[in-house]
Amino acid sequence: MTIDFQPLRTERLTLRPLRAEDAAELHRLINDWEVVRNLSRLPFPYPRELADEWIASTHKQIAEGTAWHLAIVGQDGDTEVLVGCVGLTRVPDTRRAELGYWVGRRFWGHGVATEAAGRLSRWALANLDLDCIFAKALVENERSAAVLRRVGLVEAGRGEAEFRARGGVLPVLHFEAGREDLTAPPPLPEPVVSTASALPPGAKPLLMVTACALVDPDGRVLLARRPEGKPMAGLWEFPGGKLDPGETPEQGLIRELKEELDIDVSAACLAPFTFASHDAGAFHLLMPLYLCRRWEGTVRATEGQALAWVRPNKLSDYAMPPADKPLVALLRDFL
Ligand SMILES: Nc1nc2c([nH]c(=O)n2[C@H]2C[C@H](O)[C@@H](COP(=O)(O)OP(=O)(O)OP(=O)(O)O)O2)c(=O)[nH]1
Repeated sequence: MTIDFQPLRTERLTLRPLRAEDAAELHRLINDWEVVRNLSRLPFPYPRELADEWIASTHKQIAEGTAWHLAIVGQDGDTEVLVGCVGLTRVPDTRRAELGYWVGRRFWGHGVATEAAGRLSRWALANLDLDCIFAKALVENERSAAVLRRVGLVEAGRGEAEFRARGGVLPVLHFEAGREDLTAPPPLPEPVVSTASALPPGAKPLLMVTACALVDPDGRVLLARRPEGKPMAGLWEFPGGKLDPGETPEQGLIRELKEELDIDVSAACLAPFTFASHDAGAFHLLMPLYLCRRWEGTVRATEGQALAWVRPNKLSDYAMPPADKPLVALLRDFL
């Protein structure tokens, strides 16, 4: 089976689908009481054939979109070294997925689990339709709880879970994180109408963003997905962006539409529609939304962002920033 999954890279590691030829090394690393004793579903001793079966099952899960279990590999000169595994399993029919990981004992103490689990979680929130990552750690396993906290998950209560290798039920801590816990904090807005130095105490800077609902001849609206690394990664938004100093909203939008979608729009084709005025925490967002039905060129994602042409009555199926919610309702009624 060929798996359509681009490896995820971190500073030191690569997360890639497991391969049949990883089985022997994977078995050597995981058939270790110190590793298995902390993992809920695995038996001990861990039979060699289970490694083959499990690797094959992870390929099927990635293809079906039900779970993403990946090898964590490092580099020793030119040689790739299997270090452990990290995975996310989606809870069927929800926007939640459970995070799990293990690292071979000789690689402990180097921050591998934090680096791998953080990367997979942030990738997942940006690229899969998920809103929440959760995990559990044995109460006695402080090392794992520390990993989850460093990744950005927060404690969400206690419970119990079955640990197969231990032959029974043990107390666990539950952890979870939403998008705002795991994606980059909002950058301090640069182009502001009122500058920070001129602000009275307690006032927030105003961030001017310009955005557009492109409407195609079928009446569908274009949404773009915020990529990994940006605040609110994974949410769908109207194309657009922050104004550069000195730009009018129309000029900024024409520039953004060229940069992000490679289309040419004239100011005459930008019809003012409505605006968002939203308290975004560190700043206040003011975002005029234009409607545009005519442009030149073919829409393409120049920055690798996912795009979707969406029927107005389906817009609410897409998770969007809070500022956009009132705009979606108005757009649905208008189109
Ligand atoms: N483009 C756009 N931005 C939105 C929408 N809703 C919403 O809250 N925003 C917010 C998210 C960000 O705080 C801000 C846009 O800033 P950004 O950093 O994504 O814009 P940009 O394209 O200029 O990004 P960059 O060049 O600085 O990377 O506006 C929307 O529908 N479209």
